[in-house]
Amino acid sequence: MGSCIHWRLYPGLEAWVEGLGQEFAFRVREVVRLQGRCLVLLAGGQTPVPLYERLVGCPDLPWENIHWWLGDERWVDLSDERSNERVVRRTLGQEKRFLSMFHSWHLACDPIEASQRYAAELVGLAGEPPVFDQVLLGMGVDGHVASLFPGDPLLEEVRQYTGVARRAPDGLLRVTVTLPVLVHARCLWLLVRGQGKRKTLDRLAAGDPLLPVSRLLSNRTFVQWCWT
Ligand SMILES: O=C1O[C@H](COP(=O)(O)O)[C@@H](O)[C@H](O)[C@H]1O
Repeated sequence: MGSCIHWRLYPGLEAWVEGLGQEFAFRVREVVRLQGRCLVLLAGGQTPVPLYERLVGCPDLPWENIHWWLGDERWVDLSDERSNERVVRRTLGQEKRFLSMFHSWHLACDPIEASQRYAAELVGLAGEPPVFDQVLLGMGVDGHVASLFPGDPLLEEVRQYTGVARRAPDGLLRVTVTLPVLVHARCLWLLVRGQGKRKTLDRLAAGDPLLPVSRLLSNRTFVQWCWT
């Protein structure tokens, strides 16, 4: 299956944050109006930080009805700067209603157990396979998405919804959702910023099968690509 990419090219960071923030908030409100709740999977990393800061200031987001999850987490203490959860707590967490609806990966001391518990929570709330209404996803220079890195056998996973990633270049263990979760999302936003990722985009356009993002795109029909 090939992907239909809706390219959204923004002239700068401000336009990127504003355009994306408005449309994401609008869609979340619509989902809540129609279904009573919205399930959102957040991206880690630095790219989405300005967007998260923008969303905190959004008065008409129906915070009580949004369940927030995180696509991946570095297996470090929450006090560690490298923790993705620490970043979302520092940004979106300024809104207290976010914290009461946020699902943390830190459910056990052991990453394998934490990953299994996260998957159970996912299935409990989002069904089997879990279906997210909105997925925000970043992309690394090496084309990784969530913590699915080039060459990791976890990329081949088709039955488990989460797993422990062992191929990150920083050597850290990660916990992450797998491709089946990303493939089934109702709406998936790829958030990419900076010329540093231009070459990755060229490799993607050339159909490089080694890029995890290529694997994702070849398995889903529609992606919103938000670039500046
Ligand atoms: O390792 C990670 O990297 C990607 C991209 O991060 P960014 O800082 O370049 O935006 C991110 O999407 C992922 O969640 C994170 O764990």
